[in-house]
Amino acid sequence: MAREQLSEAAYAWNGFADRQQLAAALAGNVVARLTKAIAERGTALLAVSGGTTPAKFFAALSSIPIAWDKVTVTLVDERFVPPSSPRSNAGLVAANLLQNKAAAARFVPLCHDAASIEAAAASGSETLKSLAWPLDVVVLGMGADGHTASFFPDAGNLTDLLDPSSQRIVLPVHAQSAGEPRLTLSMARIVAAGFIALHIEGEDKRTAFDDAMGAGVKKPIRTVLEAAPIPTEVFWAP
Ligand SMILES: O=C(O)[C@H](O)[C@@H](O)[C@H](O)[C@H](O)COP(=O)(O)O
Repeated sequence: MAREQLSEAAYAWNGFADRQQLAAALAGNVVARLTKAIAERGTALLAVSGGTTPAKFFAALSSIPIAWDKVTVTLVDERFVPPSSPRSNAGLVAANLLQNKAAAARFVPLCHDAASIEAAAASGSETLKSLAWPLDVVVLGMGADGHTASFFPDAGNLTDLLDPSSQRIVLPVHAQSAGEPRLTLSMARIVAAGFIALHIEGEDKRTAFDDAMGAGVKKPIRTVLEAAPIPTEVFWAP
């Protein structure tokens, strides 16, 4: 019921019986968009999220034969940790997505060796500036607190992170609830994507999504869905 409270234009709900079926369907949607982008402009730009949800999706996506050598993969956000850390999203992508057919893709991380998260954000922005923006595909996750990317509700610079007119590419995030300092694409870069998917699994995330779409304090995920000029495709399985 709560889902109707947000204008239907903001998102489309795609529910699946199980996580494997979701992974196959989401991978199919993503490769269709990447293939279209390659046909139209000779290249495709994909940004993916980290965390514990995407592994099955990454495995399904990595096995589909498209012109991966024309695809650039980057991250929606990253923890300020070395790539060798089990917390690293770059490590997660290397181990699960940049395998099989997708091993031919180019990967551009957000994080570089830097003395501070602010310096890392500046060098990340410098590196990503030359990519073929806008994103063709972005795949978001969501936390139970309604964060997406690293737009944590308790982030000190949340207003900057969610500024729809921001010209910034990569921003630093300090949020108690984040676990460690983060780097994130700005909301402005995310909502400009040609295809926006939100990948969530489990009853807890469905409840959290419904709550975020209902009345009450606006969570970052709702701000993103409302700021996007196109509907976000929500992919959910129990
Ligand atoms: O670096 C990260 O953690 C992600 O990019 C983040 O935005 C994630 O999508 C949500 O926190 C959900 O994480 P889970 O998939 O682990 O629930």
